[in-house]
Amino acid sequence: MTNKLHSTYRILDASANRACEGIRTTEEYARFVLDDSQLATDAKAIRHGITAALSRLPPGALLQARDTRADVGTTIQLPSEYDRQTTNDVLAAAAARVQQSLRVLEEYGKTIDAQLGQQFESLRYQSYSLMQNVLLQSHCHQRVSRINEARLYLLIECQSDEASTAKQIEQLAESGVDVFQLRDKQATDRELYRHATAAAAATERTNTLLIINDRVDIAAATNADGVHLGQDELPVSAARTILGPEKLIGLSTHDTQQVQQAIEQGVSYIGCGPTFPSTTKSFSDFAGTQFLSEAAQLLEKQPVPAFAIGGITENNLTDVLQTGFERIAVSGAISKSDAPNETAKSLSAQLHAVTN
Ligand SMILES: Cc1ncc(COP(=O)(O)OP(=O)(O)O)c(N)n1
Ligand SMILES: Cc1nc(C(=O)O)sc1CCOP(=O)(O)O
Ligand SMILES: [Mg+2]
Repeated sequence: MTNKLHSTYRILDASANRACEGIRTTEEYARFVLDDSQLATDAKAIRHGITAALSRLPPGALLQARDTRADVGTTIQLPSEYDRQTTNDVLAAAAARVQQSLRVLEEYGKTIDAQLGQQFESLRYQSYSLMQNVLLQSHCHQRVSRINEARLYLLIECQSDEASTAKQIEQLAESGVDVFQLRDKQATDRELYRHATAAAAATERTNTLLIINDRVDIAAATNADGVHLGQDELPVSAARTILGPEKLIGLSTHDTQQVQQAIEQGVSYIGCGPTFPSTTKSFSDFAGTQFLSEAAQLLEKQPVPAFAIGGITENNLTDVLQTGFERIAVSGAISKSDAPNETAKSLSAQLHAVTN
């Protein structure tokens, strides 16, 4: 074997190992984090594709060329290699590793034979779409787990400018708000779009969720996590067609029949109310705590995250909690409070005290 060929085999061997490790890491994420057997199978097929491509080389050539002790690269380490806070950091690092190593396999593979290069090129494209699908599913999965874990949901309006809307979110997220809904019936489309864009960046920074009230188009056009619909707005199925599978869809419900229908329509969460007279919106009828108790019973057998809404404050929260609800959506209690951050902290603490 010439020195040049020996070096090329060493590169192919190291890169194939890196690519397979990265794909294996992705495969485990698909299997154990996403519980998605199709994505796990797709990942496995790419790993097998790499082995099949390498079988074009003389048997044992890569193993013979392997010389780990003489590999100067094994001692080069960067601090970023150890910086993995979440399973998503692991996934992002694996995706980068797979794509880089498949590119290396493709380029050096071409020097051995053109078909080998082509096989790796095709595997690189397959890995792009695998990673895209896994990342998409991972976003979706994160949203679903965040709305499940959420306890305090706040309806906000656009502030004087986008930076103020973002600042409000950042401060209140710090104080325990888990989900923000941008609900502004006065704003122009352009204003709503701009504030939603700034709000989405703020919720991303604070690991909270952003839902847009009523406007499926604004939810689709921005990085918002989803939309909240009322009974007279676009049907859930139509909103799903526009938003695709990865965004959340919330629906208002005012009686148990609507709760049952919402569950059957596959909504991501429901709002249940109005519970008490509100300072934000006027109602002629109140579903009250009786409805919350009935809804809580229904949801025990068919769990969907449900937020009690309508006139809920620190003073009547215990009445809500007694119905079995452990999540609330509020507006006035926080927005009209003299000390919004303190109120948010107190509501959040009371809600978490129930579930902990
Ligand atoms: C969480 C949550 N629940 C209920 C509502 C009310 O929605 P809707 O009935 O569409 O009324 P408007 O908010 O559009 O006036 C909500 N916004 N959020
Ligand atoms: C917008 C809205 N929808 C409700 C429903 O029951 O569907 S109650 C409500 C008002 C929520 O604000 P506050 O916390 O200030 O009462
Ligand atoms: Mg509405």
